[in-house]
Amino acid sequence: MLLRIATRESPLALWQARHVQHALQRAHPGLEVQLVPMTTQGDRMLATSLSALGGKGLFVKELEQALLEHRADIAVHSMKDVPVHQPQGLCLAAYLPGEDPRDAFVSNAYATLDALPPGASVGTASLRRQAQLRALRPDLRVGDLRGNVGTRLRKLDEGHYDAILLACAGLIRLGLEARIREPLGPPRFLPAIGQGIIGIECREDDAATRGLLAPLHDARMATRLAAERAFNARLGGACQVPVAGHAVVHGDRVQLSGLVGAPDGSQLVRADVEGPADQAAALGTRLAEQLLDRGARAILAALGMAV
Ligand SMILES: NCc1[nH]cc(CCC(=O)O)c1CC(=O)O
Repeated sequence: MLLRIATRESPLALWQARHVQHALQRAHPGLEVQLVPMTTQGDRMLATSLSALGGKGLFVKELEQALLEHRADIAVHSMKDVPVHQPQGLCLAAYLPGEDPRDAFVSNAYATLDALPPGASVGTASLRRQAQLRALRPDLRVGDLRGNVGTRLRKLDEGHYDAILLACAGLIRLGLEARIREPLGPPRFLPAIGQGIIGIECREDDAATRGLLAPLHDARMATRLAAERAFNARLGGACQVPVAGHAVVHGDRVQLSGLVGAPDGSQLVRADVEGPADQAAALGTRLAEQLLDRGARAILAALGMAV
């Protein structure tokens, strides 16, 4: 039997697709697994700001189209890039065990965020990272840095910024863990929904493929994502707004922290909830409603979003 993996062509996406390829071959000796690399709209338009383009779905749409047209059997995604609702006929069938969910402070001259001198420049295109940075260090100059992990590190090394922020997970996967000067994590700095988790999407009615994926699935990550994605869905799943959220599963309980910010970082609303793991999605919805009542509704309304 042959299984075809739709993947983006960036080094990180290819690493993740090969990681799934090897995991499938370990679980099913004799299974043939091929990569089907493709360029997405998001990759073609790296020069334009993501929020102006209308969202993160741009990195997954082409892969999903390949699944629907039977040009591939599974698509491997960074869950951070996957919108909260799947297209009709597709489903997220497996999540791999998570890598470090934290963000990484990366700099050649400074060991920590606190060590940056007043007025230093930090590169990141993520509204979520920008808003939290501004809240912690209003004095910093934050620049819009986009591109693949390698491109961003090169811009740092060329001296365009004093520091940049990236996901620890991507750096670790690419063998660049040594570039992490300081991990920035909860409760001080909240990651993106799904950060560090690789998800596998397939056709909903493809029972054979779902069977092959079952041994790769990590139920704790499914609980984490249920909480985080329900939280994001209740906030409208928008990417023009800084939204962060992180769930931690302890046995049969989940702790979920989340925040919503004004795009300019002038305001951050945050809260935490805790509850049973089998009600993770309801917990995510409840956290979103708490934040809406404490100021997030006004932040979203100012952006023309009714929730
Ligand atoms: N936005 C691109 C992206 N999507 C997922 C990751 C990291 C890997 C992960 O979160 O699993 C990255 C790179 C980054 O933010 O530094």
